[in-house]
Amino acid sequence: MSIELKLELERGAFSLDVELQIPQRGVTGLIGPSGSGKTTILRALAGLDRHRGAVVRIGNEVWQQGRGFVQTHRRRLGYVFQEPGLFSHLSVRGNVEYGAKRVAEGERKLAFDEAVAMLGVEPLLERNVGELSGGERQRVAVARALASSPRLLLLDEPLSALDDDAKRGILPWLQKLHRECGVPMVYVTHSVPEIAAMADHLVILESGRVVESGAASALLVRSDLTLAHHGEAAVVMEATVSAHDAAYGLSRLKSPAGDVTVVGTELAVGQRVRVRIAARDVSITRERQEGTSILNRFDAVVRELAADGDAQVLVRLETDGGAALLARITKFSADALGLAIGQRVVAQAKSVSLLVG
Ligand SMILES: Nc1ncnc2c1ncn2[C@@H]1O[C@H](COP(=O)(O)OP(=O)(O)OP(=O)(O)O)[C@@H](O)[C@H]1O
Repeated sequence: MSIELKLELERGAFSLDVELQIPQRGVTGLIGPSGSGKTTILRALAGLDRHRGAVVRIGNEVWQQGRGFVQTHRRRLGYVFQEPGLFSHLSVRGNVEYGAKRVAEGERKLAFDEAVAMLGVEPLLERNVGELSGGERQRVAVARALASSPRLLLLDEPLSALDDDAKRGILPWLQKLHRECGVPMVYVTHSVPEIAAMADHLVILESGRVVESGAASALLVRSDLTLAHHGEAAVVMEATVSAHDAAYGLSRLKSPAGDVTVVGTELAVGQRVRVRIAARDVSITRERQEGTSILNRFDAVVRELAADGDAQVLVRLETDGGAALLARITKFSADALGLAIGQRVVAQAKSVSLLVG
């Protein structure tokens, strides 16, 4: 099942011409520079703007085609904007209840309590909206959207108005949502780390056109796209906690790249998580080195070498487990190692972060 959008429009110097087909599950990240048309696409999906000739379908439901147009309030959407837009005269409870009341009881898929628990807003329920931090407000906004049992959740740069600390605070909640709620989401952002943390599928936009659309894991490592050259470029993969080493406070995980060790033992054995390995944290050696403090090492083959600025090289590796890894190293080191396509090497990851905890 998929979500489809066909949209062509002109607005002065800006023109948009897109034909999208995205999965009706998981998170689709919509990324592109300012003015590339991301919000325009979300608004068309939501039915907030009615563009002539547009087609919007979700699964086997038609939201817009020809003269047919389903009004926004009948599309059963959750929409979360940059600014949370909560009702300031209502408490947190009142705001989330408002979301729940938007849907008839028979159609309610997510109970009020579930929406509240999923975003961890129980302790805030009796507070006034004015007494919340920016991050808390945004969590309440997502809980309110979720309480309306949406068929689709649209998130338009939900973290962009927050400072870095608040962003770090809310991302784990959004990831939990991603894992547990089962509502498809379209997530607009400029941020590569947010995309890496959240998206299963990715649509890259530029000047009103789709540059690429596909699995996030594949697009994040494509050296011909700008994402891989971003300072925060990273690969993200699913992993399962396989064992704890209580004596050293470590957990071992099975990932497509091979076994991974992370600090902390809070995660239950068997739990599925996502791990992120940043390109700048991966170094390359020709052989397995003894006497290193680095715990995570993967046997791999060099698949691609691409210039990354004047002094650096982006190396795409394929581990023996079949997973892609990115390493950003200096040109100097690449030459010193004599790196070539097809060469067997060892990738050492200085740090592996857990995205879902
Ligand atoms: N109501 C409007 N009237 C005229 N032009 C508009 C209107 N809304 C947006 N635009 C123009 O349409 C283009 C796409 O805007 P859109 O908001 O979709 O971009 P965006 O990718 O979401 O940008 P940002 O990341 O800055 O939010 C821009 O050139 C913008 O100036």
